[in-house]
Amino acid sequence: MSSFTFKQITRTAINRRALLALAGITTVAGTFTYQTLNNNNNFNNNNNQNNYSKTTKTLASAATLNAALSDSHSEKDYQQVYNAIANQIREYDEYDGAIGFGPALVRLAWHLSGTFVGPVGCPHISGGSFGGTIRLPKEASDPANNALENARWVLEPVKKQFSWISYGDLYTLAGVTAVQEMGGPKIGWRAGRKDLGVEYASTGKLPDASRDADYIRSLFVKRMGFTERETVALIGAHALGSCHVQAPVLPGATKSQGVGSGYTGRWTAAPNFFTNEFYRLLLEDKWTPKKWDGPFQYENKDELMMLPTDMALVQDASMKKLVVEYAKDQEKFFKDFAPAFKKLLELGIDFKGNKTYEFKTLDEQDL
Ligand code: HEM
Repeated sequence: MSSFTFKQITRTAINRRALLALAGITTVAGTFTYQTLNNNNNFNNNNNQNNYSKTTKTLASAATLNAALSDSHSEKDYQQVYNAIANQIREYDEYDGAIGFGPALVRLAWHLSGTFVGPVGCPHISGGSFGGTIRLPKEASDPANNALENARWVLEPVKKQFSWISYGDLYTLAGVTAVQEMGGPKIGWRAGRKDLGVEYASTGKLPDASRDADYIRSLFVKRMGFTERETVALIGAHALGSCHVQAPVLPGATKSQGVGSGYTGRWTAAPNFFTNEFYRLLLEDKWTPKKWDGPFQYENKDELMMLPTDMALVQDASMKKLVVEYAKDQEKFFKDFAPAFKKLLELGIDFKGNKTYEFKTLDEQDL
């Protein structure tokens, strides 16, 4: 297959292609330097949060969670890995009702990274993408990671081809690749993560979609160290993909191998295009509680969906301002999303001198 066929093209998506050329990336996230980790996953999301604001001020002066390996591979080598991942997305474009694997790869990178726990009132921090621990059964079987075995499945041939790459680097690079191949902004990326064992696996750290804006702040702002702007920009990734009661059927299989989150439906009509549609729909559409025997969620007349945490972004006055800004200005959304996503993929890692790479899409290489 020589070109990526998107099955769902809307006017917005086409306009977005034009805007894409304008969207730049400004990045280089601040380096977190923390004291070396004695991994400790015993923090309760709801405990110790009040102490966090005190400790955030001192984050920059503590030492490192995970120091990246100096890297013997070149930008060209990683572009080859990028291309192999992008080709897997092209190859399996019928997956999940012709959405393809792009959204699942973005979610994989986020779920690997979003387990990060800052030093909430004590020197121990944990989680994040460094150890590639979502590959391990303990972390993979966290119910929050339901259906992500499919995303890992599609990357396994790439890992076989480039056996030198760590899972943490592969899965984060897959998130970057997917965002870019679906028309999103360029995301700067750095190599150097190292696979770690099960003692570093995290569970119970990913968000519960039934909650409100204060809960979102407690995780993203207080626990992971994002600004409110970065938080709202990151959740805009819900323009992509869908929610599943059952995990999508893998290529070549006859039935689903597992369960999904229990929610159902797509957020936007073009779920394999990276756009600001999520914000526009949140503001402009009429959302009502879905009548069904599944978890509480919202739907509109076109059977698109919103989670309670998505709706929280417009129920909270200060987050709503950001939603309005991104709904009006896709270029601004792209500019804010790119460094926020890079920061997410790098939480807790000191990359030392390792360079930030920016990869070409397959289209830019005429592949
Ligand atoms: C409050 C924060 C968040 C909550 C509660 C949340 C919750 C969820 C849920 C319940 C699903 C459906 C999973 C399934 O049934 O297969 C989902 C899918 C997804 N999420 Fe999030 N999410 C959050 C933040 C994020 C962030 C920060 C990103 C990326 C930067 C992201 C990217 C995605 C993507 C791309 C999908 C679609 C996956 C697919 O189609 O397979 N989410 N999320």
